[in-house]
Amino acid sequence: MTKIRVYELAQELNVPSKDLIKILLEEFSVKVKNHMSVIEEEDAELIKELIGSVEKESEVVELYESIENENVVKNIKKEKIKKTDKKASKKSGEVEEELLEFIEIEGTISVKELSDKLKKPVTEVIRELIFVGVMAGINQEIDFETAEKLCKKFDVQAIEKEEEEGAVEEDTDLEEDINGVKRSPIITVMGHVDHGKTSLLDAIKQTDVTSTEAGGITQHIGAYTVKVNNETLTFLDTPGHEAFTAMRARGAKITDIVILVVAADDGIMPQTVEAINHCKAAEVPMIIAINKMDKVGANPDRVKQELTEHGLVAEDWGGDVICVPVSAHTREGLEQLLEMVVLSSEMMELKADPDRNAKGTVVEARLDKGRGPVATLLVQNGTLKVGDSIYVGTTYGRIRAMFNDKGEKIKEAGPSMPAEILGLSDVPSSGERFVVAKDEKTARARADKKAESIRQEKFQKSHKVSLEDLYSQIQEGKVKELDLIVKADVQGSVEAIIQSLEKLSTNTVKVRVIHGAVGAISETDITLASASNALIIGFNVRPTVNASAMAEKEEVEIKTYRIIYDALEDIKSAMVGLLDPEYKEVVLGTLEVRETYKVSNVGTIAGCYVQTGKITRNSKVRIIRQGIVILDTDLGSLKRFKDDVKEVNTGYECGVTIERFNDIKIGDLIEAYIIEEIKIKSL
Ligand SMILES: Nc1nc2c(ncn2[C@@H]2O[C@H](COP(=O)(O)OP(=O)(O)OP(=O)(O)O)[C@@H](O)[C@H]2O)c(=O)[nH]1
Repeated sequence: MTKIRVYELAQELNVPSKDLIKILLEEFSVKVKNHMSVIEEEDAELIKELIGSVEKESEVVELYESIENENVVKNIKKEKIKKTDKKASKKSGEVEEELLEFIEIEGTISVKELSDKLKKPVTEVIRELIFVGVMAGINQEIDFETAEKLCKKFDVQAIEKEEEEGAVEEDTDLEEDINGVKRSPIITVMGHVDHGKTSLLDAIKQTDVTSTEAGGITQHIGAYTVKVNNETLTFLDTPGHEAFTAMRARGAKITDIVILVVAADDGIMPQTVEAINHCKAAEVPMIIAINKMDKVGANPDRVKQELTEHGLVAEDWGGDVICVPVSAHTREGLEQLLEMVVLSSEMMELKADPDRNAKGTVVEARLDKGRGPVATLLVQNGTLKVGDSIYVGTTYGRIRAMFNDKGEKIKEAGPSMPAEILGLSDVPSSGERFVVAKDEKTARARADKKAESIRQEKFQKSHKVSLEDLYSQIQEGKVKELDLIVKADVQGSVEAIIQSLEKLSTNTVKVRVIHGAVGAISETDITLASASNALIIGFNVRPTVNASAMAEKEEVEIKTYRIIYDALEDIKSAMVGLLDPEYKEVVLGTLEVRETYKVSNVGTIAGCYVQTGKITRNSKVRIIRQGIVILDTDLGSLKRFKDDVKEVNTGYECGVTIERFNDIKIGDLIEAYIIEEIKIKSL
């Protein structure tokens, strides 16, 4: 026997739950709250032995009497008599009068609802309420405590209904519904700027005859469906890996297949590499569309060659990556591309159950002047219907109206279908999950609960990986793979660093560089790091101002180095729990150089504006030109107007000189930092 609920045991023993609760509390000291409470196996066995084995009614009564609880005995007798009476009355066709023992109340209850539950006239309930000091109208909601007092007057026990089990877990299970039926694939198009993402999406839209028919013009709702030989494909109309990864950072896994667009005349470019790495990190399969095949200079073989450098080998070159040469302009290869998408999705056996309550993800949302919050939802499982109450993060509402991607009013949307909905209380964020609740009250309660948990989360910060506590995370088995993003000033460094870092892998921890590229640390890098729980390592590069702010918000750790050896040592030490730096670098602020003046005997004075933080007289400084650190040195002087000052804060201008450096230029950034001593951790 496993655990059992009070009411189950009561049924088994043929006694009222209410009495069983009393016995459990008073005689067996088993802590139970209501009929839904769980009883441990041992206790249940003992009680069954004592009560369950007693067959005859007289013996049951005797047993209870021996427990010396008069009320219980009375109730048991009453119950037994009631049952016998019921049997008799049923036989004779008499109307049975039910004796109410308890009613369940979830949260608050209206006076009308309460009178229905109590089977008493509303007037009587209102009158009794006055006696407990509450003046309430028929539709007024009263809280549990008041309802409980009132119930006592009617000799009925009020039981506070606990939240339904499973209601919260609804949020999480978005994985394939193995018992479901086939669903359409959801596709995202990615690629380098100008390689033809938008053109290709437009060309695909035109493939669907239904959308080009009169009145059937595709509306921009963030996602749309295309019919290809009786198969429906759903496209997310937010091309680009930034949006894709931003959604993933919020925990949304929507995309089944990525079409990676590479221009045949341009080949693999930095954003193509980013897109490849974002897809790999998300473990989403890619189909390569080699676009612009109509152009002179189109060279698909060069694209395939370059793909191999990123671990992607085309099928006709012996690999498993599907490459389709296409032209968004001439529509060459388009049909074949879509066929490949259909084929791949069939192999993936994507399934969903249309008979369930819907759940899915917000694709985009906005506030419409006339219609209020408008959101495009993508149903990932179940069927979404007009009238459904849903909750999305901290927002909730009842769906007033739904539209498809052709702007037509619809009543329901099944799996993989996008729908624009009206009726939410607020504008949700894209990437947030939505779940259908049993009614609006529940939806609201869930949204409130989410808001509460967000408030709490702010106190207990989420656990992002950081070098300082890497060892303890490894020990606890939380980190088995250390994911890194590497940004450096030159390509040669990127490759060297990736190789050296990956060699640090041990039996317990695998070091994996999920993205490596040249250039400043960007917001996209932060998004990828946040979504993949990765650390960012920078060599002679710095994050942009926006990236810094975002890293702080997302709690992504950025480590910057000038020498590869230092980075390797740091990570190696962190992995074995020996990272005990004695000094720590603290960045104070950033300054933008707006003017330069040459002064004889002094050198170049940079007229600066403090963008973030502050600069102090004892700061060390780094000169950053176009995201690359060109110098790391000491501050020469710090002045406001003609006076030397100790510090200058955000929003103020100042004049600085850099120790032994006169080549400062307008547009350079100066990063001010200090080296702070920190206590050595004991091992
Ligand atoms: N010749 C030719 N030109 C194309 C083709 N596809 C796109 N182009 C052109 O390439 C340029 C960029 O196309 P877009 O579709 O805007 O590219 P994109 O990748 O969406 O660009 P962003 O949205 O800026 O990232 C446009 O001038 C298109 O007309 C093609 O198949 N053949």
